Amino acid sequence: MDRLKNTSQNRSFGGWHKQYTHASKVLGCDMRFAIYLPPQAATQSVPVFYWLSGLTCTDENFMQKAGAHRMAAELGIALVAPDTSPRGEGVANDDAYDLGQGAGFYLNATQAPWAKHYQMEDYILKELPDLIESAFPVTDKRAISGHSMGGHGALTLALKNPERFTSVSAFSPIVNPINVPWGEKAFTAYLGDNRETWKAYDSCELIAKAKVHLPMLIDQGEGDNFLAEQLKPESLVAAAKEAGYPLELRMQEGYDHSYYFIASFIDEHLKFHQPFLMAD
Ligand SMILES: N[C@@H](CCC(=O)N[C@@H](CSC=O)C(=O)NCC(=O)O)C(=O)O
Repeated sequence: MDRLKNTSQNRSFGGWHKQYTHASKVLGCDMRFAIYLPPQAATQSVPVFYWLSGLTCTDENFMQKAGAHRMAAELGIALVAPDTSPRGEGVANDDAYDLGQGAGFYLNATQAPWAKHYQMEDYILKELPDLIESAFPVTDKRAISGHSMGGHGALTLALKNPERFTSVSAFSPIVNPINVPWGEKAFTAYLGDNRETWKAYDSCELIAKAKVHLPMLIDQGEGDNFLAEQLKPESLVAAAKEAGYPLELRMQEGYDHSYYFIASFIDEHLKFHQPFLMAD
């Protein structure tokens, strides 16, 4: 517990929203995350829904804008929202919004100057859950979800590590980063010029090889201004169909890329995950 420092707490729907900082060994910097503990956590261990946010976000975007606390309290699910990259003065950065701090892409960078701190895959997969499960009244049942860059993170982590998660969902995910501008820019910087190495972080590539099928739900707004150039969910649907991987993609008329979209459907995502999180 002494590794964790509580920096804020607010009562919410009978439970608690809290922010913490801790020294991350994996990332080599101080990190902040937020946790929502539902009322049930006062008397029993509850399962955890991990939320990975998109470009430019911190732990606060989801906790403040998604409106997820009410349903998490009703269902007895803890919410954990990490930051989207390593942070700090000594951490490499870029002036652009889609590279560097706030844009970690949930991968382990191999290239200088990024590799020293940008090890978000290991952080999200192991260091953070270990910390959460040792410090809070939670079980080791984990669902994962996210938005845009975070949807990419949720899908790739779950596809590569199905034993770690009960289920996966995403809002407007970047499903084929190796073939879209956001991904090409970030992967060139973090992983280098060899495009073969990029495939380890591409949902379309990973779903084709997946041996274990997790319950998977994706919501995508039809009015999303990033849909045609950056997101291309039809590529994942085609790869899933080819591989026989069951995937539900729901195209939602008129919705854009914002947290208004996420807030509109987050309850359905929590209800989607709940039976898998609660199963023995
Ligand atoms: N140019 C914009 C882009 C930032 C943006 O739209 N970020 C999204 C995620 S996009 C994919 O990962 C987001 O969630 N923003 C935070 C929010 O609270 O809406 C810009 O720099 O604003």
